[in-house]
Amino acid sequence: MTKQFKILIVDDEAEQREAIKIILESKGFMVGEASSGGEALDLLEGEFYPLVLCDYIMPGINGLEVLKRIKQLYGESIEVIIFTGYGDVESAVEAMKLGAFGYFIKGNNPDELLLEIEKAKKLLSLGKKHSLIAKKNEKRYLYRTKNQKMKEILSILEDVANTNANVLLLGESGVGKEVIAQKIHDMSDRAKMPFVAINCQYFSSNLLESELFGHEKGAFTGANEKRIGRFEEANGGTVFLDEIGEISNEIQVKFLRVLENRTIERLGSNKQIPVDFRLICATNRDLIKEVKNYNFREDLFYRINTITIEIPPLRKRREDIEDMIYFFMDMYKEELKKDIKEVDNNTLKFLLNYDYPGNIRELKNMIERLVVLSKNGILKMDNLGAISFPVKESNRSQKVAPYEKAKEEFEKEYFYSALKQHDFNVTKTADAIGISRRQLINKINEYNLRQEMDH
Ligand SMILES: Nc1ncnc2c1ncn2[C@@H]1O[C@H](COP(=O)(O)OP(=O)(O)OP(=O)(O)O)[C@@H](O)[C@H]1O
Repeated sequence: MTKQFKILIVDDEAEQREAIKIILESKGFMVGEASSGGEALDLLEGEFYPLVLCDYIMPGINGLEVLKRIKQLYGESIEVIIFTGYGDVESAVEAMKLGAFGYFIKGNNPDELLLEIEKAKKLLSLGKKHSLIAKKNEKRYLYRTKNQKMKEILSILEDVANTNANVLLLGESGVGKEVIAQKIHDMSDRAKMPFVAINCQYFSSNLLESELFGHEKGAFTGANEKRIGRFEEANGGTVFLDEIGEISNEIQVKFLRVLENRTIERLGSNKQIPVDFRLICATNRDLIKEVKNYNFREDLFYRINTITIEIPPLRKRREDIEDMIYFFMDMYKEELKKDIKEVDNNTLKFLLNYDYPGNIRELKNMIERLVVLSKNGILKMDNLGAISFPVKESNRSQKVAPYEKAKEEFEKEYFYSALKQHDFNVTKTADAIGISRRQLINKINEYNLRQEMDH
């Protein structure tokens, strides 16, 4: 099965984009569009296009800037061809000095453009160019671990990456399931193709269906244009379905069919389109229980869990917390251009002993906050807001409460004050403290905070 080559067209003129898109699609390319340089760079953050065709003159970020940013961020793993008018040839040559693969003069024979594209495609597929995206990810994530279970997981990943086995990732919210899915992709021979992540809980059932399968123009009210679904978009690469336990029964049936036949049908069409992707799913639900309760199809469950990997919560791999603290400290220090020298002793003690209900996400957010608010280059706990409760000397002589009780009291007060700080807006609070909305709602229910919120 041939993998479709993806090309991103960046042009502020919709007609121009459309004209090129028609030509490229007729040649079997999969085409994405961006109407500005900014939009293109945003798109590339989440989706991989090996080739970008970019207009030179655009309002806002011009083609040259887009080229520079792409080269800085993705180096040789993305090639750029610049479109230009006759008058701008000199600047186009300038662009080539900056690393553009080539340029195309608007109005010339489109065959010239197709020839350039074929050349770029060949170069990209030579295999000499390893994925710089994977390299970029290496810098953003810390995989080094002192924890035995995590070591085993990393070694399983190496064995699994280059197979096509479906992988099911289990673990609490924020433990890094998506990061692990991305790592599997980066280590696989699909690394140069797209990694498409979808969080199933963010979509209503109807929306999820059209998001995954795509739709034809007029398939339903509001479907004004044809849209390629995420399964098609991931062709040749990896699909990561987060919160798989949330999908409706109807989609489970359709999804099972995709896995069995390796084809999809866009909504509003009965044409079978072949798709080739590696599937990684994740959930923090107990899927076996969901199967027993008939909420999740047993046949689908056995399809998606060829390899199951359970990622431990951060509190069960405490030996990694210290390295993570310094890893995120360095990351934010660089990102925020702050001169950070050390972590204050009490703060370090607190960070090493805290339970992290929001796991790595929470630790990462805490360190970001500490770096942002740090003074004199020191990370200090006062800046942890709701969580700042230095050990009080006077408490030491008091009888210590049982752990569960103390934790309960702490959590109740913690979640209440965090909610209060954000005007009881659940989404904002969850974001700020680094846990999922669902987790926060569970805590609100667990501690009956709703009554207090209503007062
Ligand atoms: N090994 C790691 N190194 C650095 N950062 C990490 C690592 N693992 C996770 N993170 C960070 O923690 C946050 C949560 O990770 P991720 O989204 O992968 O978790 P998740 O288990 O998929 O969460 P959810 O179930 O809520 O979707 C992200 O910001 C991610 O960048």
